[in-house]
Parts: sequence; C-alpha cells; structure tokens
Amino acid sequence: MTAFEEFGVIPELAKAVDEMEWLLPTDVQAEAIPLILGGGDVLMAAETGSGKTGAFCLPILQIVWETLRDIKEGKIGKSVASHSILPWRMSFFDRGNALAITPDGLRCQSREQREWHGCRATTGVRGNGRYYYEAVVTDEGLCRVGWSTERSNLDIGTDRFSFGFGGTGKKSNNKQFEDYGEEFGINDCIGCLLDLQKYEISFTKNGKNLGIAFRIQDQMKNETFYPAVVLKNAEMQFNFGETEFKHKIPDGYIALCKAENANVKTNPYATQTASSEDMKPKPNAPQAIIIEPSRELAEQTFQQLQKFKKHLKDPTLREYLLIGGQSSKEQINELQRGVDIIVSTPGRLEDLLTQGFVLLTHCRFFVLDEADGLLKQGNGPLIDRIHKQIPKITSDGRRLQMVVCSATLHDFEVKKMADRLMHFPTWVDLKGEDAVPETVHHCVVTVDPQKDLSWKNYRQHIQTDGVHAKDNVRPGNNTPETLSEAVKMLKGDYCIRAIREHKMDRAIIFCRTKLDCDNLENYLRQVGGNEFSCVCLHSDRSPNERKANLQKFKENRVKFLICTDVAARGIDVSGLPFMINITLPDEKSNYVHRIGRVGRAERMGLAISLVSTVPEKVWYHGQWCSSRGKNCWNTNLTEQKGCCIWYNETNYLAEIEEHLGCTIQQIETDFKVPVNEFDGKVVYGQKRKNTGSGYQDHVKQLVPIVDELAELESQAQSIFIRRLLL
Ligand SMILES: Nc1ncnc2c1ncn2[C@@H]1O[C@H](COP(=O)(O)OP(=O)(O)OP(=O)(O)O)[C@@H](O)[C@H]1O
Repeated sequence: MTAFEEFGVIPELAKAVDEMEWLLPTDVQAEAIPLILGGGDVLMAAETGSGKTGAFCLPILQIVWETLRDIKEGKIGKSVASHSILPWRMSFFDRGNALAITPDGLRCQSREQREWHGCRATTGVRGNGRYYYEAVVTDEGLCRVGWSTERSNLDIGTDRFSFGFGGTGKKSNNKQFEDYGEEFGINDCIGCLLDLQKYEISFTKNGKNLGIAFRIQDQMKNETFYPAVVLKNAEMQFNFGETEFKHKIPDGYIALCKAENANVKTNPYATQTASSEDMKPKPNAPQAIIIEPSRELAEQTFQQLQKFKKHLKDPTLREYLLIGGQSSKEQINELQRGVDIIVSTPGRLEDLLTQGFVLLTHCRFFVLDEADGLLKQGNGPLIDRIHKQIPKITSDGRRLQMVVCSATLHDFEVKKMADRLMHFPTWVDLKGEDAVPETVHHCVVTVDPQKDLSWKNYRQHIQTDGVHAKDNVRPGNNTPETLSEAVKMLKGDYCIRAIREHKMDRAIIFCRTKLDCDNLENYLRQVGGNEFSCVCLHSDRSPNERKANLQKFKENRVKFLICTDVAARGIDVSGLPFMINITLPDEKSNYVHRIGRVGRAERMGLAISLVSTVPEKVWYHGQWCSSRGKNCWNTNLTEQKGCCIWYNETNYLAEIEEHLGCTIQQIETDFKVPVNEFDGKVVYGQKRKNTGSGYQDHVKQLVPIVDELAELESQAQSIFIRRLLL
C-alpha cells in the first residue's frame, strides 16, 4: 500500500502519483484529502508550493470517477429504482434546498444556521388507519417533526395544513406555537402518531406518550398525511417500520410502512424527477467546476488532472479546460461531447453558463483556487451568481462540496465569502497567517540613487517608462523626478548584477507594469543576447504567445521569464532556483505569492527584491484613462486627473514585513548572500542535503522517535502492572 492509499486514495490514482515520484503526501495533502473524500467543505491555507493542487484534484477525481463507475454499473440507477419500490423514504425532491438526505432516504440534515429547511416523505397515508413512525435526533440543532399534507409548505407547523412538534417543547399548527409535552434534543426518539379514526395527532418521547397534540379539522379529513420534518442546523434519522423500532408501537397503531395499499398515496412532488435517467448527467453537466484566476493557472491545474487520471480507465473521465482567448464555438462543441470536470477562468465560464452551454444540475464540487486573488479581481458577485445556480444537493442526494484555497487565505473578503457560501468548512491551516516556506531565502537590496551614483555615467541603460519624458531630469539637479528616473535606470543595472553574481541561468523576474516588462525584455536581449535569453508574460501578449512563452521557460529553452502579477500566483516551474522583484508589489499578499515561485516542492530558492529608497513616479492608468494605458502620455498625478502616482516602496516593504512579522534580510549591492546565513549547504534549485524527503528517509527520521515511544509505552505498562499487583 502506498502512502497516498493510506489516506484513502484509490490505487489507480496512487499509482499515478507514485510514478510522479510523490512518495509521501505533503502536510496539506495529508490533512485535506481525507476531509474532501469524507464529504466536507474545506478552506485550505498552506504556503506556496506545498501541493494544494494535488490536495483538491486527487479526491475530486476519485469521487467523480467513482460516481461515473456507479452510473455505468447501474448502481445509482438501481438505488433509484428500488427507491420507488420501497416508498417510505424522505424525498430527495420535495425538500428545502439546504437540506441533505442520505442515499437511503432515512436521514435528513440541514447545516443552514439562519433558516429552516424542511422535507416531506415520498409516501403518505389517508383513510381510516392508525399509523406510527419514529424520528431520532442525531445531532445538535433545532428540529420540528410531524405530519404534513400536500397543501402545506415545507416549514411544518407554520400553516393550517401541517402539524409539528419541536425540540423546544412546543407543538405548532398554523403558526400557533403552544407548550406541549417536553423539550427534546440529541439522541431523543420521537414517535409520531396519526389516528385517522379519531382524527388525532399525538407524539411520544423515548416511548412516553405525551398525549393528544392536535385534533384534525373536518375539512382536512380527506387529505393525505405525509411524515415531515423541518430543521435548522440539525439532523434526524427516520424509521418508518422497515427495521425494528426503538420503542414499542402504542396499542392499536401499526408501522407506517405496513399501511394497506389502498390507503397509501405517493407524494406527487417526490416523484417528478426520480427516474434513473435523471441521475445520469447530461453531457454538458460536469460534476466539478474548478475556477482559477488566470489562464496559465487553469492550464496548469488541467495538466495536473491529466497526469493524475492516467490509470483511471473505464469509465473514461473527461476533464475540460474552459478559458478565454479561445473559440467559444469549439468549446461549445467540446462541451456537448461530454465533460465531467471543468477547469476554467471566471469570465468564459459565466458566458457559457448564461447561454446554457454548461449545466450545473450535477455539479457537486465547486473549487475556488487562489480564492483571495479571484475576489481581488472583482469576481465576488460572479462567484455568488454561479454558486446560487448550483443545486445544493445533487439528484442522488449528495451535498455540494466547496473547496477554497490559497497561500494567502486570511483575508476578510474570503472569510465573508466562506460564511456566505460554505457549509461548515474545515480550515486546513497548518502555519497560520500567510507564511513564507522555509525553503525560500528572501532578501532585499536597496536602490539608493543618492548613494550609488553610477547612473550618472551610464553609457547604456534600460529604456525607462517615459514618465519623466517631460520633466527636467538630469544628473546634478537631484529633484524627486531625477531621482525617480535614476532608480529606474539603476534597477535595470541591478537586475543584471544579481543575475551575474548568482550565475542565474533560470529566474522569474517580476515587474510592476507591462511596459516595464517589455523594456526589461529589450534590455536583457540588448545586453546579453543568448546569455540573457528571455520571454515576457503579461496580459497584452496574445493567449498563444503567453502559452508558448511559459512553455519555453518551463522547458528551459529560455533562461528568464519576465512577467507582471499575472504569473504571481500558482505558476509551478519545477526546481526554479531564483526570482527577482524589480519593484515590490503594492499588495502584500502578492509578495508572498511572487516569492513562492521558488522554494517549491522542498527545493531551495532565492528571492531578491529591489527596493528604492526614494519615491518612484510610475504609471497608474485607472478606469478614467480612456486608452487604458496604450499610448497614454498623461503624466499628471491621479489627483489631477492624470495617470501617474508616486510609488513608495519603503512603505510597501514596511507593510510586507509587518504582515509577515519579520524583518527581511538586507544584502549589499554586490548581491552576495552571506553563506553562513543559510547554512552554506544550500544549492538553489536543489533539495536541501540534510533533510530527507523520500519515504525511506522519512522512515529513517522516525526510527528514534518510535523507539522512544515504545520505551515510554513499556514503562507505562510496567507501572500499571506494578500498581495492579500492589
Ligand atoms: N506529495 C508530493 N510529493 C512531491 N512533490 C509534490 C507533492 N505534492 C506536490 N508536489 C510538487 O510540488 C510543487 C508545488 O505544488 P502545487 O503547485 O500544487 O503548490 P501550491 O501549494 O498550489 O502552490 P501555490 O500556492 O504557489 O499555488 C509541484 O511541482 C508539485 O508537482
């Protein structure tokens, strides 16, 4: 058995994982996989590069594939067929949308805390019999149970047509709540009695008869009465008599399931969709939707799914990448051919949902990867809209599961969204607030144009962004504009110094704007040619170019990837040793994501940030900029309706340090990283020598601890035996 199988992963997936040389689950995988397999909603906050993608892809693939297999083998169809032969169940269809029912139809649960959600049985009785069923409270919460007619709403006891008995010791009909019997709660068994000879309804609690609760009015005597329940954050288990009751049936009553056929009626709302055909998803109705904030990330997650599913044969599981920048016609055709898991960017998904080309009827996993990033992009309302359209319980009675993850999940907006949409989520949060992996060495180099005057003598320098084109900038005048321009020139030079000092042959370089990326790309090519081979990744490049550039970098065909924050999150380049921040991000969580491109999968990485000591005047094209930056030369500040701001990196650095609770190490402009600082054994891009990560290393590391535990156990047992003998 592989380590992954021990966490509940099926052998087909475990084999694929093993072939990828993932011998042990990472911490976040070990926590999250069983939770997701167990049906829970999960908020996964773990540092960059810790394997979150696998933590949600593996269990989702497993459940989706097992469902497909059950459909194929007719198991799901069969359970529905038998459902119609055994009529006494709580109905999957005549119920509130936040109420879940187990596949056997005998346990109802609602985790909604603010509203009541109710459900009626598939079958009811009329005529002149006397009937009994039991309902046991199986979890804390509020519940009301009893009898309801077809004319009643699902909130029993709140209209004239239903009769309920609640845990607070009240009976209710037509919104009249009156004291009755006694309170009940977890583990109590409520017997519900319907006497259609005397037209009376009564209840028992743990076998004790609580007396007549209601007398049924004459005008309702021809109605059919169905078992019914309404729950608020509670759970109840039903027994209609197919298994032994907990308590003796009161004299003169019979179990509901023994009702004479002539007196039994099927609930018209319970059968409308209960055919095995409905259990089969339409081809364009996926079981899982994974939303990613960028095309690149969507593509990466999609590729990971493909690798994992390698040994999942028969039935074939179909994953589909649905991203912008591609022909929707082709996408629609592909969707019609059939899809089980969609990995998507938000905009294109919503487009196709609105037009009905993606159906959400069978969606049981809703995953938001890099959730804080998605919300910061303004996708909150879109996520709410999509979530609203997904049935909260699937046609086979399973509850929608939501998985939300990021390395920086501790964000107020994420918490608000989780409160709104998620169902008792479990936090998998191994290190608390945003943490930087131990494998990332991050440091800053200050760029001080008043101290380092080399910019005054540059013969060749990087093309700057043109913000100061109309300013009187020249060496010697020391105006804020001149110093700002000098910083931009110095940063180009420092980037080259960093590359040379660390003999970087692979690095990701972050710039603030697309223009800065283009300028740096030109500069590196100009200075180094092949020595500094590089490509750009930002939103002004065509989707095809973006894809090709990332691929070139991943395949080591170019040394440097120059990008905006579009690549800050999630992009996984195996064993990437170096990362340079030409400018710090103004959003502190993006610092964590950017530096997290290195130090992944236990490989060591070095992240260097250039931080200016003086303010830099930079482009800031807001909504007001009609050209959105293209050919815009409005260098006024935003407060004067312009497109520039003064960017104060020293402040941003302080904010980042406060957020991370540490002082980031400063190194000199020679870019030398003190070897003793990082134990001198580190080779960036490689695993640390002194830590084992394979299964065998892990076992070796555990041996002394297990020995000590065994010794302690034997001591404890000896003490126990000695005491026993005394
Ligand atoms: N159990 C494992 N054993 C070995 N390598 C693993 C394991 N799980 C994941 N990896 C590798 O670790 C790297 C990072 O994984 P992944 O991209 O899922 O990280 P992440 O937590 O999503 O990071 P980010 O927050 O940056 O998105 C990948 O290259 C992946 O192949």
